[in-house]
Amino acid sequence: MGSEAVVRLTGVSKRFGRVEAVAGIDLAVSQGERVAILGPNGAGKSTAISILLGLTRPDSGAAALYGVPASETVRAGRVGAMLQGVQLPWYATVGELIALARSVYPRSLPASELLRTAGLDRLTRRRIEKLSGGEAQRVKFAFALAGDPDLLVLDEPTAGLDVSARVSFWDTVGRLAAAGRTVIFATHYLAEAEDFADRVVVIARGRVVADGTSSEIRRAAATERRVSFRLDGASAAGLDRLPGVRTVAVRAGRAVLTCDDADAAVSALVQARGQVTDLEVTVGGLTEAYLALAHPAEAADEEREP
Ligand SMILES: Nc1ncnc2c1ncn2[C@@H]1O[C@H](COP(=O)(O)OP(=O)(O)OP(=O)(O)O)[C@@H](O)[C@H]1O
Repeated sequence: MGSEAVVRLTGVSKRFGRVEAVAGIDLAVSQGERVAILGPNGAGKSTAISILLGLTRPDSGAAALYGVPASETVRAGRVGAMLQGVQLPWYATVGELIALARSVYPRSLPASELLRTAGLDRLTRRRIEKLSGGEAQRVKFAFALAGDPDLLVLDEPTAGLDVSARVSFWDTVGRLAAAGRTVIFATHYLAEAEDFADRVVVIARGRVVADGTSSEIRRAAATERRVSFRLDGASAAGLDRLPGVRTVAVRAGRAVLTCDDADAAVSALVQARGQVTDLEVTVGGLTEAYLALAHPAEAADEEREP
């Protein structure tokens, strides 16, 4: 496909009171890509998705889908979404809800195809209140598919599903993606991202801390460290050229270096500057995000940045 991005977030930020939920995210996704958004609880994934869909207005920045403001594309029925926290009306039957979902789109999938794809063909007369959690997820999935969308946006779509339901869910999404659809999904499961996505975007504290294939990110997370020290009025110029250093930022009078090789960076730093004050070496944002995904309880104990 051409280079025009299907999804483009440009410098989007969103604050809720004191919480900076999204702190300047840029993201461009091309047609047909399968993108996983990974990140620990509270990282800003759902807020970024809500902005991407035009449901939440960012404080700054913009969201475009297919080159126009997100809300226009959503209104035109080109986007199907599965969001967290959506309640289905308990008194309706599956069949009634599917009819409703189809009725809102100018071009909807035939009911039989929709029911089959979502695995609901034997449940059409069942009331929502009688469905299992996994079956209710399938109804939400059917809602996302009803308009035969070009872009599927799924926020933790397999939360609460057992292993076999997950496998069959991703099989179905895989078939839909193979037909050329773009799929963006948020997840806490590293394995899902690795198995299904061709690109993984890791978000931590409202920022994109890594963007690449899952193996690139796994490698980077294993070695990334943050080296910081007090500048005491000295310039940060040239620090980005030190060996092992990937990025340089200055915060509150400190230089903060993100390093692929902290040992090499620190040796070179001491050699170049002679003396370095109040030196700190900590795990970087990506490693921290990864730890939080792989070992949620341990990461929760880690100190959080203000
Ligand atoms: N409407 C809101 N009002 C106040 N705070 C909010 C609101 N929505 C999100 N937040 C806060 O913004 C931060 C990011 O939340 P968000 O739901 O985007 O994270 P997430 O990465 O999707 O988390 P999870 O994996 O737990 O679903 C959190 O601290 C959350 O409490």
